[in-house]
Amino acid sequence: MTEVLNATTARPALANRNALGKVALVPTMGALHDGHLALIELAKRSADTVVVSIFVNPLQFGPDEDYERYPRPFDRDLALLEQAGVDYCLHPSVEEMYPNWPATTVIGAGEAGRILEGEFRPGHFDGVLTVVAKLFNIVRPDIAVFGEKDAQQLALIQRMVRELHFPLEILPHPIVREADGLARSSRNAYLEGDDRNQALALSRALRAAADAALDGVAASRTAAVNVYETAPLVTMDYLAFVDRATFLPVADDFRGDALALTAARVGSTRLIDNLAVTFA
Ligand SMILES: Nc1ncnc2c1ncn2[C@@H]1O[C@H](COP(=O)(O)OP(=O)(O)OP(=O)(O)O)[C@@H](O)[C@H]1O
Ligand SMILES: CC(C)(CO)[C@@H](O)C(=O)[O-]
Ligand code: BAL
Repeated sequence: MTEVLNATTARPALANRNALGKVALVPTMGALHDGHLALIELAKRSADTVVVSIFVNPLQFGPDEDYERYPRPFDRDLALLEQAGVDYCLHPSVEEMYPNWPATTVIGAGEAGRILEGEFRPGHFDGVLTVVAKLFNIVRPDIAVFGEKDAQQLALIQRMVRELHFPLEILPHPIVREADGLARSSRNAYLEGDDRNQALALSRALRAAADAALDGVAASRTAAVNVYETAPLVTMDYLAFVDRATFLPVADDFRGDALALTAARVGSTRLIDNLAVTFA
């Protein structure tokens, strides 16, 4: 039985740490898919008690983004959590999380928070870090699981945990993909008709970049951009290579392990993806 909690009932329900043992939190925005379920399985293997939060966080959406349209199939999500054997679902309301709209926020400072997603979604990571810090304080988990699909988010959360001394461990989970390579995402539900097929441009562009990496950064970029040019319904927002340690873009003569990241719009749907790339 999955017990549904809000931000107020979570405190007493999660108070008895001896009874709960090791607690893992899996933060989500709901509309659960196999990617989320894989994170939940990792949480179950790593802890005694699993809490999954479902909260579509208004603070991380820009004014022209899909906050209103974002799918909220709560009954279906709860049934999936029950099936997965999740102990608690934290499902707070916006009023409870932001009674006065926040006066206190966590700022995703530093260049790594302003580039890529931070450039295309100004303020996005301030919203993410603020809500994640709140969720950590409400649940007080020993472990929190995040997906590598949102690689920049993961890197900034790891940094926040380190720099603000949150007493917990972040467990990353690799990207879960459809059979044809498309990274699973709640927003894939928006893709209709030809959009679904053309959305493969993201994973194929990253694959092409990785395959061309022996010839260096510029060759990889060209290979990826060439793939995008075969998909007329897709508009690339960025294709970048970052150093895995600093999350900052690599120079053209970079040698070693990097992460290729991309974001693109397929019609009105915005998707992201990433892949490890080694420049020899
Ligand atoms: N395909 C995936 N593989 C691994 N982790 C994933 C995948 N999709 C989502 N996650 C992770 O699940 C957590 C919750 O993400 P979220 O609820 O935003 O789902 P999403 O599918 O990424 O949705 P969206 O379409 O809004 O980006 C995040 O840590 C995210 O990285
Ligand atoms: C971490 C998160 C749940 C914060 O709202 C969200 O950004 C997400 O689903 O990746
Ligand atoms: N998966 C990251 C949440 C967002 O796109 O706002």
